[in-house]
Amino acid sequence: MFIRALTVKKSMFVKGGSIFTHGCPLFIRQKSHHTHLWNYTSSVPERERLDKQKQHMARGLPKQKPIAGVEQVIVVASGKGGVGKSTTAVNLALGLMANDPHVTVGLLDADVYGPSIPKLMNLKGNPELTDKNLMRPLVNFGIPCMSMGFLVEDVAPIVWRGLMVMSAIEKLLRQVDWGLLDYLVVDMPPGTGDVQLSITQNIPIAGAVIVSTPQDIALLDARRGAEMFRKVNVPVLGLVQNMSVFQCPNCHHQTHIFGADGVRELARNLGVEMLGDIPLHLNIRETSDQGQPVVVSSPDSPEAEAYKKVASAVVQRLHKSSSG
Ligand SMILES: Nc1ncnc2c1ncn2[C@@H]1O[C@H](COP(=O)(O)OP(=O)(O)OP(=O)(O)O)[C@@H](O)[C@H]1O
Repeated sequence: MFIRALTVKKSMFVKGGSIFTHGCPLFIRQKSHHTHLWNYTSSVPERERLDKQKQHMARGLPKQKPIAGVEQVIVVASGKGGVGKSTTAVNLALGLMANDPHVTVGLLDADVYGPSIPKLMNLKGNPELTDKNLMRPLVNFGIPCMSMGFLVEDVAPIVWRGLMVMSAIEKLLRQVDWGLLDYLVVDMPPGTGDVQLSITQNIPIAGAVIVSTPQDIALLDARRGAEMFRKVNVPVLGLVQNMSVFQCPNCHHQTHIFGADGVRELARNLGVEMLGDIPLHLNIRETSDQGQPVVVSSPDSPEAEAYKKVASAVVQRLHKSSSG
């Protein structure tokens, strides 16, 4: 039995290391995917994908399998916890849609130990199962979301052995019916451990966005994150500098609490792009806590504009990297 301490919802029970919900095994039984989804044609040139696959396998890494129905996967990562990665992932996903209402965007919370997407996206409940035994994402603000937080109690400590975590990640990647998505934004767990590696090795990733504050200790970890992605052949789309400047709402004096330009400098050192600069702002914290992300609750505010800029920089970089 892999589970040490995990409280599951009433409708679930744990048996032989698998989690069952509504009487259906979520985490063990591997069902075949929708054939029509696998046949979905990607606009990323096939040859480029195959080249990447070849390079990947030449390095002795496992064969990557696309997520059914998903055209491009964007991972949002940080070396260090608490730097605003989840807030950025949510507002990036919403920013992609705000910039182009025709695109379809999904959000996957891969932070299995500390899932925060349910709170940030104001979502609660168990995903229903389709007739193919796939989990149906919960939807808010037009974005389908999937998170371990929908499968365990809010306050349950998630204390899993490595294998159980891998199994959970595998099922979050493979047993969700996303429909057809242009972009799947993945909120990664902080750091550069097994979970991050396993995700990068199992699915083709169009690019990684790395979030950091301009503080030395966060920058060091952000550099490690960028280097990990490079090692496993994932293009680093660029860095987002978060909480760089605080403007006093009364006197408008600006303070660089965590430093001014550390992330910009790191981007220069690494030879990657700076995708944007998000201020430290009360509106971002408050709207996040209320489950009303700033891009939807104050779409015209400078804070929301900053996230939308990041979203358009990401799309530009994706175009650049797919056109060579
Ligand atoms: N630019 C910002 N201005 C104000 N508050 C922010 C900003 N970015 C993030 N926060 C707040 O900082 C806290 C941490 O943010 P968040 O949960 O996104 O970080 P994280 O890197 O995903 O953390 P973890 O690694 O623990 O999941 C949250 O309370 C969030 O509302």
